[in-house]
Formats: sequence, structure tokens, C-alpha cells
Amino acid sequence: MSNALSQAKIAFVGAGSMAEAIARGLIQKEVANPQHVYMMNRSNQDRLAYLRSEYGLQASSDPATKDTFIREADVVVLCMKPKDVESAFAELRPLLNEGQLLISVIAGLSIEKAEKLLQSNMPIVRTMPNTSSTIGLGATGMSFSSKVNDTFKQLAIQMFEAVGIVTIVDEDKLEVLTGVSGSGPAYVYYFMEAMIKAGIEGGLNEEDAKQLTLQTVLGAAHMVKITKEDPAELRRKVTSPNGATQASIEALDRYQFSEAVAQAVFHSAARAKEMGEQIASSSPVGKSV
Ligand SMILES: NC(=O)C1=CN([C@@H]2O[C@H](COP(=O)(O)OP(=O)(O)OC[C@H]3O[C@@H](n4cnc5c(N)ncnc54)[C@H](OP(=O)(O)O)[C@@H]3O)[C@@H](O)[C@H]2O)C=CC1
Ligand SMILES: O=C(O)[C@@H]1CCC=N1
Repeated sequence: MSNALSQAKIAFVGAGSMAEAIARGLIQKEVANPQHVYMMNRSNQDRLAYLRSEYGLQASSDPATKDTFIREADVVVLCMKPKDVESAFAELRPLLNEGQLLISVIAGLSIEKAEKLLQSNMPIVRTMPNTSSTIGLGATGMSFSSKVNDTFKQLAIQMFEAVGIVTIVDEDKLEVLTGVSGSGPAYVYYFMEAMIKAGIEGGLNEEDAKQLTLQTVLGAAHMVKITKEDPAELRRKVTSPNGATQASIEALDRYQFSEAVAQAVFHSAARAKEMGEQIASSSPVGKSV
């Protein structure tokens, strides 16, 4: 366990899927002290009650309490949707200080724009995690502003390594990384949905179709990880010449499977960039989070 992390007060602004995924990983792995994990939103009380009872963390939507959470935090993690960034940042701006570390998980929001919105030189880590962080199997891309010192870099890396793997990239690679690993779990789920549906259409019962699909995806991912063989090589080993798999791969090629996946990655990347660009560079002054 990292001493720095276990002692750090971590405030999540936004209490949705991504904030929960990261907080849950940190708390369950005992990397963070739940009493030092603060979670906040604007209005959804049921959500905060659930987070409190499930993880033992502190959660509030009360403006005064939220102000205290932010001022006390060593690390502030920005977990609101891109559309809520301008108003949230206006509220955060007077509460933050340059001794704190700011971590953003917001798709498309550049470090430069975050600095402009906050009118601050505070250290900023821009990340792109994914929801598999919930079970410690996340894949997080990360870039640092020039103000992030080595101690804060290590803190951010430790935080996200507690919930999966971390890949440090130049900031201009974070959009395509969003297309691969940020949105990526959705492609795999979509693929699984299609496989289950086809199995049922072919006559399997629903339970069998689900179990077989799940074990197939799990087994294939583990094969890549454990054998360290290239996916293309592993695919060749399944594909007997002129056999059943060859017929299925040819069908996937006819329906342009590879192109469809590439387009999914590039459209995610483009949309992430667009969402970032749609956030205005300045925002009105606000009072409380
Ligand atoms: N989901 C994913 O797979 C991934 C998401 N991301 C990024 O994570 C961010 C959050 O996404 P996700 O968790 O899915 O979104 P959710 O909609 O699940 O959560 C957003 C949260 O933000 C809260 N919120 C909005 N405005 C404010 C505010 N001003 N102050 C405090 N809280 C606020 C909302 O609560 P309330 O409305 O009550 O205020 C809600 O709890 C996005 O920017 C997304 O790009 C990154 C990687 C993967
Ligand atoms: O769909 C989104 O915009 C976010 C970013 C990557 C995953 N979810």
C-alpha cells in the first residue's frame, strides 16, 4: 500500500459510473481510506446514500460540505460529463489551490482548456480510464501537464494502477486511446450481445448462449495475455483450413468486420475531440460546487 495514497484525501466531483468505478477499486484494494474519499454531485440523494452505505465513503450534495471537501482534498478528481464542465469548473475555481493535484477523467477536455477554465497553474493529470476499473481490470491512458512534479505523477499512477493498468501517452494520443480502451468495453459487450442473440436464433437456450459467450470471450482474452501470442496467430490456430472458422471469418470479412471496428475507434476519438472542443474556454464565476 502506498503511504501517500492511503493518507491522501481524494474528492470526486461527480458521483456517477466512472467515479464509482475508481473509488470502489481504491477502497476495495485498501489503497485509499474510505473516510478520506469524498464523493459529490448536485442533486441525486439516492445515489449518494447508496455510495455511502456500499463503500463507507463520505458523500454530499450540500454546497457548504462540498466546499469543505474540495478545500480539504489533496487530490480532486473531475468526474462530470463534458456538458457539465463549464458550470462545475466555475464553481470549483475559487476553491482549488496550486498545492492540490487535479485529475480529469473527462473525455476530450484538453489540459490547456482545463487550465484556462480554472485560470490556474495547478498540476493537472488528464486521464482516460474505463469502467473495468470497477473490478481492478481497468485500462487507463494518462498525460501530465508541465506542472505535475514526480511525486504527483507517482501518486496518479498508483491511483490508477490500483484499478488496472496505466499507459502514459502524449496528450494528442488520448482521443484515439479513448476509441480503443475508453469506449472499448462497449464494443466487446456489443459483440457479446450479438453472439448471444445468434446462438439463441440458432436454437441454444438463453442461459447456455450467455455462458458459452462469456467463457469464450474470457478464455480468448486470457489466451492472449497468458500465451503472449499475437491475436492474429491465435486466430490462425482456431482456423482449420477450409473448416468452420474459415467460413465464419470469411463472412466477417464480407461484412467488413475489421473496417467496422476501425470506424468505431475513429468515431469515438472524433466525438471525444468534438466534445472537448464544444466546452467553452471561459466560464462564469460561481460560488459553490
Ligand atoms: N462511463 C465511462 O465508461 C467513461 C467515462 N469517462 C468520463 O467520465 C465522466 C463521467 O462519466 P460517467 O461517470 O459515465 O457519467 P455519469 O452521468 O454516470 O456521472 C456524472 C456525475 O456528475 C454529477 N455532476 C454533474 N455536474 C456536477 C457538478 N457541477 N458538480 C458535482 N457533480 C456533478 C452527476 O450528478 P448530478 O446530476 O446529481 O449532479 C453525476 O453523478 C465523463 O466526462 C466521461 O467522459 C471516461 C472514461 C470512461
Ligand atoms: O462515451 C463516452 O463519452 C465516455 C468516454 C469513453 C467511455 N465513455
